[in-house]
Amino acid sequence: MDTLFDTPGIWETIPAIDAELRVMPGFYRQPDTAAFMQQLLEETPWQQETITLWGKQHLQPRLSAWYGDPGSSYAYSGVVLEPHPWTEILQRIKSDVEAATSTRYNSVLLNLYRDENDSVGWHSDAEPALGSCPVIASLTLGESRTFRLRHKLRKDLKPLLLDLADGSLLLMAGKTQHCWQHAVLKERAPRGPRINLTFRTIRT
Ligand SMILES: O=C(O)CCC(=O)C(=O)O
Ligand SMILES: [Fe+2]
Repeated sequence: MDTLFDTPGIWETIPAIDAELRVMPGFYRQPDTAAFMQQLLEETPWQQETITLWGKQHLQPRLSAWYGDPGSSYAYSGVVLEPHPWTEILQRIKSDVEAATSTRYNSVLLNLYRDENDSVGWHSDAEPALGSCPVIASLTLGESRTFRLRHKLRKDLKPLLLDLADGSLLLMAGKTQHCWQHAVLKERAPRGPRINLTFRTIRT
């Protein structure tokens, strides 16, 4: 029966207008996911960044860390993140994600949602340095949270809700960042920690 659980994950296409979305549940499984989670919790230099929105400073309601090739620095909302050099575990995850998505990445943003009060507000990853149709691969470890997507213009389209569970890999491509925003909002029910890794390609 063990072999059942060793089969590689299968891509599920999420049908959506103006977006290219695929999810692979079980891209990684226990006990790998728990080991990755623990190692990343311990070895990552987590920071709570300050962002400037409309001239006001805010502490982001989550911790983050930016890793990448030298030169892949990343600027958003008044923060410039210089990448930390790749670690062994992140290099390993990166090459697995590259193989599964047939895409190369030169950077990864790690987010740690410590509990149900941590969140990321509505945004799209549409910085010029990401290019016009970026491919972004997003790995979830730990507690599952609801990943929401809403179309920027088509108010007639329902928001999409994806339950990103431990070990799942989400791929966003095509016009997704152009036409949709996404968010992971605060929740009422208690939640344990979740780490999300978004692999990206910064044009340098
Ligand atoms: O935590 C997530 O699933 C999404 C994170 C995200 O949207 C981002 O880092 O840009
Ligand atoms: Fe994002």
